[in-house]
Amino acid sequence: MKIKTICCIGAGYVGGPTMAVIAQQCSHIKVTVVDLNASRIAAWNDADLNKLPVFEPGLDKVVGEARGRNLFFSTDVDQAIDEADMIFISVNTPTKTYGKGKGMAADLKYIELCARQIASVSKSNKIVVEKSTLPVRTASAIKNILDHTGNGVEFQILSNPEFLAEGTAIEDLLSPDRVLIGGDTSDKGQEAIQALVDVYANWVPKERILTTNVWSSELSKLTANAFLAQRVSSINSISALCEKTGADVNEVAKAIGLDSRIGSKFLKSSVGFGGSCFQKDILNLVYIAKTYGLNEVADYWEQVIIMNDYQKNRFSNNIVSTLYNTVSGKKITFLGWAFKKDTNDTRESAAIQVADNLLNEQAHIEVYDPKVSEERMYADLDYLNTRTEAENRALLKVLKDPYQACKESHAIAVLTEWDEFKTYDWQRIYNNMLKPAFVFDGRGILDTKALEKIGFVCYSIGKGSK
Ligand SMILES: NC(=O)C1=CN([C@@H]2O[C@H](COP(=O)(O)OP(=O)(O)OC[C@H]3O[C@@H](n4cnc5c(N)ncnc54)[C@H](O)[C@@H]3O)[C@@H](O)[C@H]2O)C=CC1
Ligand SMILES: O=C(O)[C@H]1O[C@H](OP(=O)(O)OP(=O)(O)OC[C@H]2O[C@@H](n3ccc(=O)[nH]c3=O)[C@H](O)[C@@H]2O)[C@H](O)[C@@H](O)[C@@H]1O
Repeated sequence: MKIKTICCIGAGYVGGPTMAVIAQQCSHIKVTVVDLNASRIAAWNDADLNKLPVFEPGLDKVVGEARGRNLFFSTDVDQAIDEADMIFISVNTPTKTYGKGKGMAADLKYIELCARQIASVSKSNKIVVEKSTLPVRTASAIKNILDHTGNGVEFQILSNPEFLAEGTAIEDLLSPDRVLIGGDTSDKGQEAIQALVDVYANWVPKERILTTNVWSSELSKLTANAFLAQRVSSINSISALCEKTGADVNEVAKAIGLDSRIGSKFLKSSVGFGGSCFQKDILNLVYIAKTYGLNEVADYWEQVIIMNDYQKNRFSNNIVSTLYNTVSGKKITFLGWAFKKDTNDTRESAAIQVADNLLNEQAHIEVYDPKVSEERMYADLDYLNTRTEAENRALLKVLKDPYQACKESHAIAVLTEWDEFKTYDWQRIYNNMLKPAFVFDGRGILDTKALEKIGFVCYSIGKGSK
């Protein structure tokens, strides 16, 4: 079967960039990305490519090339489903905030809504692709809903999890380490797998396209994120030990990373991992293990989250204790709010927890982030419900100029590893700060030796005192 028309439900951080790349690479396929959120779709259609709802290096170029040719963004979900041979479901699957599994399980209500809509609209056979990250065995629930329409339409369900990382989404999509496609072992299942393999084979070398059974594919996605997050928590646990012993976590990471069995990636110690997925996916894994009675497995993975919370709290506690055990009324500057550089995404960013902790200590915070909007930062804080919206706005200010944000500050905390922070005129910043001028580098990106020469008192994650 040759795919001519694709629909993707969900125009978010995954649906938008993923479909833009498929459309760019497969000019013979019509790709329509649909979403209930009309303002998001309007932004995807904005003539000004700087106003796309997702900031990703290179995304503007890809969208600019394909949009209007064979890439379309629309709110007409029914029409796009009706027209499509293949439908990707790329909606959000957040942690449940209510009922059974609250705070752990994935909330699959958006997935189920999509399945029901596909079931009610479809008049011809379709391949339905799970692009969202889902608990293992979700495909059987989707199949159940789709197969009970009684209108004779046949559906094949595939799992095709996405491994892109934000900030490098376009690079990752154009040159993925692997593409994973899971499907049914029946002949029709294998045909469906082949149809999706053929889409990717337009630009991905065949040996990087891996096909498995559907459960392996679903579980591989949760496992990949769990392993990646585990590496960050592992090195962060060692960073605490480094600070006590005089070892340097960067040196330790380099020394162990040169062992080819360990590898050098994902060993950068930080103020804690953030992002929309690591925490939610591990919690989901923990929940699944518990539901199968595998309590030791659940406890093992939960420790990755416990260590991450510890790392965020350790960072803010260290600021308070270093500033003579009180930050009440003191101005602390945050450089960065995004969960990593080169993205405007702030979901689960460590900055939010660190800010909340310091605001509890009555600090005054001024934030500068090159890509995150003021509304986003307040929304992140308000969501925690720790204090009133008015208090959040009184205690935390958002500035557009980093030098202004650092002016008359007691301390600077680096929360995101934006490259531009390394290029600032740190002498100028020092001159305008209160003394002693403290810098807490939560990302280990600044040249602390040079800063100390200027006169700063520096703390860098995982670097012990000499
Ligand atoms: N953000 C990331 O870097 C990655 C995310 N994932 C997974 O991909 C999935 C999507 O993630 P994001 O794109 O970040 O989420 P997102 O929240 O940015 O986008 C999801 C979109 O789906 C739309 N939506 C929800 N229900 C809908 C419905 N019934 N009909 C039409 N539109 C609907 C929402 O309005 C929203 O715009 C999640 O399962 C996530 O775990 C996987 C890999 C990377
Ligand atoms: O499922 C997802 O959503 C995605 O989650 C991560 O991608 P992402 O969260 O976008 O970004 P990462 O580069 O993985 O960073 C996650 C967090 O870990 C932190 N991190 C990462 C690496 C490291 O060495 N140290 C470290 O602290 C980052 O600063 C960031 O806060 C995975 O890398 C992707 O493969 C996956 O598709």
